[in-house]
Amino acid sequence: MPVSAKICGLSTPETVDVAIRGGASHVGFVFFPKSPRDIVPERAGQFATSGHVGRIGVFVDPDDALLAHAVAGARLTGVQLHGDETPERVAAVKARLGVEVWKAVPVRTRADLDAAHGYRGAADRILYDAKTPKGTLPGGMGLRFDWKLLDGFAHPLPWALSGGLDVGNVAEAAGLTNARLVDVSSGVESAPGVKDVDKIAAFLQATGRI
Ligand SMILES: O=C(O)c1ccccc1N[C@@H]1O[C@H](COP(=O)(O)O)[C@@H](O)[C@H]1O
Repeated sequence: MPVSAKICGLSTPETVDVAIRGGASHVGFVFFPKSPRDIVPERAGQFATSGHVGRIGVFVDPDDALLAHAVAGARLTGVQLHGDETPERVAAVKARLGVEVWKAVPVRTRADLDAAHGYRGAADRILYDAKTPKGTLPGGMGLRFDWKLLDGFAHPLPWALSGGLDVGNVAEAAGLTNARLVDVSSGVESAPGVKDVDKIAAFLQATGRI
């Protein structure tokens, strides 16, 4: 089965287009003012995507007003909660919005994976990402975790792999973890927040070959 890819942190029509043409299954938009990829919902809403491509909004401990505004304005099909959202909060977001909900689980040690179990029945998908240093962004830092930690882990939900992926390591990462969906942001940039169309195309070609 081929590996699908989400290209995250997009903020221009050109980069959205190259992601779609390259076969991305999902595109991602970040709604977090501290991020260099932060975008206003109405701008993201102007970017055209094919019907089969998921439009995922990335949030960090958002309130209900931001979620509702972004889902409508950016025409999101799903939200990725990348903060300290509890299972109860994730379930409430899902019930309120009625869109797909992904929960990011930060990973440094094997014990960190256990948090995923708490989201069974609340989230639709777990996104394993590298735990970032305190005081930095909770994601989008280009940091990876030890992929071997996922070896033998009984995943409670559909899941995706993220954190420090790029064209040079995505095949190894997918091979080691058996991920069927990968998520990249920094690895397809020329500078923080600046997406590179050639890197996006190369990343998608690489995932297509796995
Ligand atoms: O991209 C961001 O700026 C961001 C901000 C806050 C939370 C999550 C963010 N991005 C997500 O982080 C992972 C990993 O990114 P990277 O490939 O290591 O740069 C990815 O899922 C992004 O969606």
